[in-house]
Amino acid sequence: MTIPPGLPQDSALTQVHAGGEGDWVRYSKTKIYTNCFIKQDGKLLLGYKKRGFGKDMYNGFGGKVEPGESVSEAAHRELKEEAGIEAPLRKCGTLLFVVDGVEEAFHIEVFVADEYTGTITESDEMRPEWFSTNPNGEGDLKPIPYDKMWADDIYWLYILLANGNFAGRADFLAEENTMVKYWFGKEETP
Ligand SMILES: CNc1ncnc2c1ncn2[C@@H]1O[C@H](COP(=O)(O)OP(=O)(O)OP(=O)(O)O)[C@@H](O)[C@H]1O
Repeated sequence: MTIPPGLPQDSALTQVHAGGEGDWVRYSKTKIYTNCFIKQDGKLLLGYKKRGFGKDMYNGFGGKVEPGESVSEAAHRELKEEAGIEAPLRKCGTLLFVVDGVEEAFHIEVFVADEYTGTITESDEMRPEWFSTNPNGEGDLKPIPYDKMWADDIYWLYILLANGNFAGRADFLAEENTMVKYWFGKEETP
């Protein structure tokens, strides 16, 4: 399978996972979102989404890029709004999701930081929680709860944890956490 439509075609991406059947779904509009992860000493900070899209699942902190705002500004703003913290965010990935029945495709810029300042604070939207990056958990920390996350996350989060860059696309069924077709690639570092 080649790099799917909607992802940068000229990059140094090497396929790491691909699957599903049929053609990529056509879409006419995209909306840009951010998604931010804080990782530190074998731990990953996730948020339990209390309302809205992705409710009752764990995810990074993020949301829509507002008019007049850069993607990086939006990433910092959402991290502050949803987790109460500031961090030196680095862009590490681009994701495209087409969800059956949702008019605008999700274009998500993924950011990561290894440190943060401020006090991690629960918001109306997210309840922050640390997880262990060890698949068996560590001490009081549970392992990353992939069964309570978007189905795509397991295909790229390990690349983020290893300080790599990635891009991917997945077409989802309406109102279900099921990927019909997907492709994920890792950027080769020279
Ligand atoms: C389908 N597979 C997916 N896999 C991983 N992450 C996904 C995702 N699909 C959406 N996301 C993330 O979900 C958040 C939605 O943001 P969402 O709460 O709707 O935006 P925003 O905070 O602006 O909304 P309010 O207007 O405040 O309700 C945002 O971080 C976005 O990156």
